[in-house]
Amino acid sequence: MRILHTMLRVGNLEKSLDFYCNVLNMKLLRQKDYPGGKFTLAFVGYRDESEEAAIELTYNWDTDHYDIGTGYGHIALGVDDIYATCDRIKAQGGKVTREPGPMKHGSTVIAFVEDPNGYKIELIQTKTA
Ligand SMILES: C[C@@H](O)C(=O)SC[C@H](NC(=O)CC[C@H](N)C(=O)O)C(=O)NCC(=O)O
Ligand code: NI
Repeated sequence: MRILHTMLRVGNLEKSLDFYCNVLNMKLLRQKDYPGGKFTLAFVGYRDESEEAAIELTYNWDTDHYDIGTGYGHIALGVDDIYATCDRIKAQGGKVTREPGPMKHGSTVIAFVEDPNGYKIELIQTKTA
């Protein structure tokens, strides 16, 4: 078995694709409209789905906002240089909600950014300096 994707419902697909593709530098792997169900699915990620899990952005045509609630935590991305990445995200107008640094109660260097829907994306420093 392997993880194929994580699905997030988004209120604005254009803004969400702009964030995941132009700010987080993911590729739009595939997109399809389902007129019968009045929704669109857009899969984004860094590698082909045969190699790596993707994020499935689900846009319901009649819904422009979701309450995320208290259960959702984050999706984590590994980055080579978390400080430079956060600076670039801020320069592009992205929202860094937790500046990079060692996590509380631990040593892993993390940061949090927020997507246009309010979902938290964790950045984790994966290269040791
Ligand atoms: C290791 C990395 O993938 C993490 O996600 S740890 C981040 C850390 N998580 C928690 O503290 C979980 C418990 C918390 N009570 C919760 O329910 O979220 C975290 O969020 N640290 C915050 C920080 O600023 O370091
Ligand atoms: Ni995490």
